[in-house]
Amino acid sequence: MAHGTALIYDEEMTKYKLLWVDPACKIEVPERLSVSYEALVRNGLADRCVSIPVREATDAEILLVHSDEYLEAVKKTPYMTLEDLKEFTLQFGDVYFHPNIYRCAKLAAGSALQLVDSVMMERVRNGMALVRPPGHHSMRSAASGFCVFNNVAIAARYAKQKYGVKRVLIVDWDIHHGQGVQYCFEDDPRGVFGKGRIIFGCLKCNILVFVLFIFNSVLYFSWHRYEHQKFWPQLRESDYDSVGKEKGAGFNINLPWNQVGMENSDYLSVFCHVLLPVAYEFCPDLVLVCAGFDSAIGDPEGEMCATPDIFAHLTHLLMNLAGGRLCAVLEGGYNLTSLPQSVCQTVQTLLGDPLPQLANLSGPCRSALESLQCLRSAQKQYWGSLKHTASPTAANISTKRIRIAEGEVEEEEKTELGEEEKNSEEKVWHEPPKRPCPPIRAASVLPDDVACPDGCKRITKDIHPLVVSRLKDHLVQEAEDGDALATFSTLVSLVQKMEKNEVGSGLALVGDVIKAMMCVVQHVSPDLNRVLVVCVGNGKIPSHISRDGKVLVLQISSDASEEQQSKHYISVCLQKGCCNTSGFMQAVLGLLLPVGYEYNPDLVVLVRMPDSGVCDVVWKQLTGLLQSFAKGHTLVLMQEKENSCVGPTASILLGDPAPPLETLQAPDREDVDAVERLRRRLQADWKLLQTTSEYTS
Ligand SMILES: CC(O)(O)CCCCCNCCCN
Ligand SMILES: [Zn+2]
Repeated sequence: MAHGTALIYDEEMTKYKLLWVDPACKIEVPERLSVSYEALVRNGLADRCVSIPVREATDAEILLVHSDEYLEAVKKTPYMTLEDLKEFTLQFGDVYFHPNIYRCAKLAAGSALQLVDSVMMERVRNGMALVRPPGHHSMRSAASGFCVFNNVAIAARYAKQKYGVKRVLIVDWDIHHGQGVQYCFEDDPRGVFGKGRIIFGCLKCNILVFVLFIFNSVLYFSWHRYEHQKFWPQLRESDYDSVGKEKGAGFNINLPWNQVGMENSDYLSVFCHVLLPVAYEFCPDLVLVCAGFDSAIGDPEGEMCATPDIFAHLTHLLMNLAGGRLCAVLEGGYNLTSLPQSVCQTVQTLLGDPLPQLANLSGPCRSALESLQCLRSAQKQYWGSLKHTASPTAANISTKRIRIAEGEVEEEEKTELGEEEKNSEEKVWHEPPKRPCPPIRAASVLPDDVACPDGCKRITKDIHPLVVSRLKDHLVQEAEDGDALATFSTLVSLVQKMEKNEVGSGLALVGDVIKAMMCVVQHVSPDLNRVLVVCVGNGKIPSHISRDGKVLVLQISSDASEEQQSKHYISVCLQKGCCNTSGFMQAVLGLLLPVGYEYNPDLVVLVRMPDSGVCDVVWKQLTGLLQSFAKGHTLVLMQEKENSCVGPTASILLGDPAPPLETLQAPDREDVDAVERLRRRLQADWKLLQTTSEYTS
């Protein structure tokens, strides 16, 4: 298991800048890179990373994406006069050249390749490259949008060629559409078989099983400010209906933001309801991130309102893919305050530090819901997890681009205001909270004969008289069982240690998981406002514990709970319970994550019911994803006889990435329907469950 986070930076890449007046390019300044690196140093993050040297990309590597004539032309720029440079620049859009930009562009591309090497050779687990010039707009024979060589596209091709990586996921959270990446891969021959889609018609049960054999492919996901094609680069092919061509269909995913002001809730709902379900189904071997931070609040380009700590969560949600192999390469980001904060949030998560809690999330706004729904329905024929998406009715989808094209709506002037006209009100936001690592990362409460996993700290059982007396009131029959009492009071003191951040997370083998959970829930201190209880497997959970909203119970099992479902008592009934991986993951990504984010608990209790049937990799994925909440304070309760689960659970709580699931097949129809029904019913209470706009008031 690879450990460590690479950081690639060299000040040489600050040594070029705009040499003439050009309002479109003046925001792309060298300080973007230096303030980001200095913030990492100041916050003690740079020292914790493995420093990997930069190198220049070779011609051959650049030619993986760009044409020979383009490379030859760029090679001439170091020797050009100022006038020649201006002349040369004119053939491209919103980009500038400089005598040193060719060298820096080779270093930027080379940095991305160094990052791929470090991760693929397992010198590190993941990493970030702080580079200039950015890359995702540059095309085969053209520079564009401050970009000269397409750093991430070159890295994807390089990974496939040198390491035989079959499936690469590129996530582009920069606020501009990386059209250069889209062009590069949309007609990418998908390997020998292309995306072989083999359909087994099983006549007798009359169910078509779409089995996607995915070969050698690059899946590109980008969200971007679009405003119905009014925002740069104003391309028709940046809209949600560009899904990739022929065999590449389904491998290009565009989420257009048709309004500014998008917030954390909008970003998370797109991750939960589109990107993550598709990414898990795709099952990449490597994740590359076009890490642009102009999607953060305060940025003059994006004009969005998502706060820097959102990138801690976006990064974490991707770290459970591809066995944690994640390479983040800087693209945009022009606010010299939110950019370094966002870079620090990203690197701190790559290092495995606890995540910040995201406060007062609500639902996605109407415009985001429209984009979300359009995208899901445009992609549903390619992805099993989206197969049962409701198709947008004309009524509730006002894709203004279409109406503008059909002349219904008069052309509005370009939305992009000049720098001076931009709404002058300065955005303000809180500095992201500190994310201190607790002295004990993971603690365990185990029977004496069960070994404590490496890295875990065993909490010896002790009996607190105060706790015991209170326990006795509730658990009469245990009163006589000294051992149970000792275990329960030890669990309560463990949770108290979590509240004080002395302990990160805990795991315990107990005689009765439900009783243990009840005891913990009833004895958490009053200043723990909300407890999320996730129960995996069948078994009766007393519903009265969730009455006052202080506890939210979400159970995934195979027995339909006759219990009245309520806002805080959610029971997901799956055909095959926890055995069917894709059904289970659909419930986790489409229900548990959104509800968990909105509920924003201070403690998570993960209960593995006896004979849950959940398989190891899914259990580890779930445990990893639950670290998103409560600053990572998760208490895992398992039945005494399940000793074999202790090691795997501990490895995740200690920060190891969950192993990748296999490429997921489409979930069973019944499971999708069950999750969809439940989502529809609960979205009135939990707005982050919404995926269609007809429900917004
Ligand atoms: C890497 C990147 O995506 O951030 C580059 C963005 C280029 C924007 C070009 N238009 C700028 C107009 C200035 N108001
Ligand atoms: Zn950008």
